[in-house]
Amino acid sequence: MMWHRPHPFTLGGSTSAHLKVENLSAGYGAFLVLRDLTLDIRPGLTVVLGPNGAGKTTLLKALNGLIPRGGNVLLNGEELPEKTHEIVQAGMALVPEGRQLFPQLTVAENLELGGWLVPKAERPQRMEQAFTNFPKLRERASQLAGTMSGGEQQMVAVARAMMCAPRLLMLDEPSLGLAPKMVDELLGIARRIADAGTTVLMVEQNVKKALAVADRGYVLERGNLVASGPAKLLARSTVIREAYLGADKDPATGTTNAADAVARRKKTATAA
Ligand SMILES: Nc1ncnc2c1ncn2[C@@H]1O[C@H](COP(=O)(O)OP(=O)(O)OP(=O)(O)O)[C@@H](O)[C@H]1O
Repeated sequence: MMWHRPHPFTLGGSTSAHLKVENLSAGYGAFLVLRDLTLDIRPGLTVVLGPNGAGKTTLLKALNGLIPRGGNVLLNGEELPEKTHEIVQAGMALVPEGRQLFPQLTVAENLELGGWLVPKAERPQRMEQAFTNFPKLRERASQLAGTMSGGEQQMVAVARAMMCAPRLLMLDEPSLGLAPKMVDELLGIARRIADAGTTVLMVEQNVKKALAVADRGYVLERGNLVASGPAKLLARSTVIREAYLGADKDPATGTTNAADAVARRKKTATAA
């Protein structure tokens, strides 16, 4: 396993989290996307896979208090609060889809905002830690975030979330729109954060690469769990191979278009 490998991340005393999600329901108004979803997110790196519209982002939004949820969510045995700032205080941070940085602010200012819940006296130390963990950002500390490349911006978004030293970090499609080399770098960062003791829950469309760095995975389709297990086994499973890997790879981007793959799989199943 990878945690024997040395890693450059230092996190300032945070402890890993175990998140138990039981019979979770969540959606938008009367439209329930997730019903009775049960997941066990243990220390390490867990990836949630599935086609567009499966409910992956909805899951992260519900766990981050951005939309109401039903069911039980326990963080290290304690019920997760409902409000976002209380969830952050309890030790869970989200890097949302699309990063949502402040483009007119510098890298350093974006990081400072990530530390809004950290006592003022501790912030310089957290900032120093962020720059140690992400040396590329130190060189860019005074650059406006909006002028950075997609991969660099994603790195700022991850570093910003790490400013509050979360016990559990949620990443929503960190590799979206990035060149293959940056995808590898970002997924490598997610792995190192997990190795350094922060539990990572990551939503990804880049199935093959995500399973290569993850410990465990869950596969959602239309809000339902269709497969789960150790990442290595999932990568070899028929469901994953047929729906997401192999011939379904987009030759232009090297990524797997899961939505098309599932649609094709369903067509084939109907035709048979
Ligand atoms: N704000 C919203 N209001 C109403 N419905 C929404 C809203 N956001 C998402 N949905 C719907 O909820 C369902 C699940 O969407 P969600 O974004 O969770 O999927 P996803 O698995 O993250 O897909 P993607 O990879 O496209 O982000 C979809 O049918 C979507 O249209």
